Amino acid sequence: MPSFSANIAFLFADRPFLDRIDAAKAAGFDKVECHFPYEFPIPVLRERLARAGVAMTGLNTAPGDVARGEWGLAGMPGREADFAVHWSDALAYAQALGTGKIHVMAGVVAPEARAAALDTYVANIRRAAREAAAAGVTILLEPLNVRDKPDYLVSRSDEIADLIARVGEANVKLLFDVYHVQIMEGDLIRRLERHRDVIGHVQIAAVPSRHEPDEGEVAYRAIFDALEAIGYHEPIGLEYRPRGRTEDGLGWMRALGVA
Ligand SMILES: O=C(O)C(=O)[C@H](O)CO
Ligand SMILES: [Mg+2]
Repeated sequence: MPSFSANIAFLFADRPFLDRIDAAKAAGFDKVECHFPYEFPIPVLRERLARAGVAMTGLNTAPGDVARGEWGLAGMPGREADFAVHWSDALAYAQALGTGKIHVMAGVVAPEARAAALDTYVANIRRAAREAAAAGVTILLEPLNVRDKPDYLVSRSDEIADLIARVGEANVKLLFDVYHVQIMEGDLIRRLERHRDVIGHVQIAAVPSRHEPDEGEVAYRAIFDALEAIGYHEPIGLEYRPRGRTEDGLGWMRALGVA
C-alpha cells in the first residue's frame, strides 16, 4: 500500500501556511512537504511540526525573484554566489527540521544560453551534493513541463537522468513528478522502470487539470502498482490543486484503493 506526504504549498492552501501542518495531521497525514518555508524562522517551524506530530520530508531551494521571472538559480551563470546562499539556507532548514530531501531549483534560461547554464547547473549541484551527503540529505532534480514553466532549464526526466550521471554523486536523484513527465514525455510506466535507480521522490496530480488524481489521462491505480513493482516505497507527494476544500477531495484515496 503506498503512503503519501501532503504538499502544503498546494494542499490546505485555504488557510495560513503554518495552520496547514495541523490541517494535514487532522486529515490523516503525518508527513508533509513544501516549496519555500523561508519566511518562517526555523524554531517556529520546528515547534509547529513537533506539536502536530508531523515530519517535513521535503523542501525546495528558494526561487529567487519570482516577480522578475526567476524560478531557481542553480543553473544561472553569474549567480553562483546567490545560489550558494539559497543552498546553505535550504540545508540549514533541512538539518534543523530533519528533512531528508531538498529539491534544488534550476532556473529559467533563454534557449541560446542553455549549454552554459547546464555547465553551471552541474557544477553547482556537484558542490551542493558533497555538503548534502555529509548531512545525510538527498538532492532532488525535477523536470518541469514547458507549458507551465516556459524555458525552465530542465523539462524532461530523461535529460535529468543524464545530468545526474554527469554530476556523479550518489545522493543526487530524480524527482519524478508524474504530472510534468506525462505532459512532456508520457510512456510513464516504462519511464518509471527505466529510471528506477535514480528516482528519489515521486509526486502526483491529475493531467491536465492538476487536480485530485482521480480524473484526466493518467491511470493512477496502474502508476501505484508500477511504483510497487519497481520497489519504490517512499511516501508519494500529493502536489495537486484541490478542486475545492482539500478535505472534501480526499475521497480519491478510497476510490483508488489506497486508504
Ligand atoms: O512545480 C512543481 O511540480 C514542483 O514540484 C516544484 O517544487 C515547484 O516548481
Ligand atoms: Mg512537482
